[in-house]
Amino acid sequence: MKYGIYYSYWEKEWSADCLRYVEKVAKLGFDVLEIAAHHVNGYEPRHLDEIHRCAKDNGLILTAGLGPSKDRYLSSPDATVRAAGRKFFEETLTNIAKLDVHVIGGGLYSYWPLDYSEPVDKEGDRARAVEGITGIADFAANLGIDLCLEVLNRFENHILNTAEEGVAFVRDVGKPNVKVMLDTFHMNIEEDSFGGAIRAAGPLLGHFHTGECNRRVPGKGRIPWREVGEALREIGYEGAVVMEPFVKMGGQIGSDIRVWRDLSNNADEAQMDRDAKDALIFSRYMLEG
Ligand SMILES: O=C(CO)[C@H](O)[C@H](O)[C@H](O)CO
Ligand SMILES: [Mn+2]
Repeated sequence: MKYGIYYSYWEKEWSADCLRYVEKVAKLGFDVLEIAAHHVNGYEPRHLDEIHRCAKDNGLILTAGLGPSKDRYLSSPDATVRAAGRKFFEETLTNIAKLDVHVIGGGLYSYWPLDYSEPVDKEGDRARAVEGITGIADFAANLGIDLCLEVLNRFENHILNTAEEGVAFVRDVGKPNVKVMLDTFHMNIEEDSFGGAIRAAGPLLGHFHTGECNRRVPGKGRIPWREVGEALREIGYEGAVVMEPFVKMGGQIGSDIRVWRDLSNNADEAQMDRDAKDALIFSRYMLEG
């Protein structure tokens, strides 16, 4: 397994420039840096080259995370929004391919976070989501990219809340580069068993996020990491384990993630770095067995 971190740990905005995290994260000992794909289309070609080169020089693998926005996503009941979603995905996939990204994960099948002030049509949204993901899968495959559909908790989305629902969805799509993605934070809310959920995903598991129940770094909470590690090893998972901690308030990230208190013990950047490094050592120790 490869170990990574989402740079949103240090940031308040998804649009933050990921370049400054490439060297930092490599130096902390990570194999993988996850970058937000939300704004990659706004990067100049020169900047994409620079990020790509810097990742290569630092021996770092890049993965991408995405929560599509409500005005352009693949399963909207509105055909104009679906078309804008398709265009956005084509551009985004093309740009992340330039960074040698082979995995994109998140609620790709919907928009995020969901607006529950509107009526929920789970059946209709799911059917359109299967169609939308199926429609973009070959485009991603031609760029060598896996689409990893993140199973989210009920407060963030309604289509995929459990590993079982993720597996059924991925089977309905039936494309080899469309996979299930799990996240221990969401699993803690929705799954009866951590190990059971990972085993249910089995060979379809394409990407994995980690975080404690309150999204602090792994090792500072009560997720059963041994059980998680045993199950990941049992299914022969060889993908990335990317920690996705959120500990600071503010900005679009703080608002989307609903961070309303400081969970970092007022850590400065140096302390945040040490916490990330400790969490990496802890994760390797607990998950590798
Ligand atoms: O777990 C998540 C949201 O709660 C997601 O992984 C990301 O934060 C989202 O897709 C944005 O990249
Ligand atoms: Mn996640």
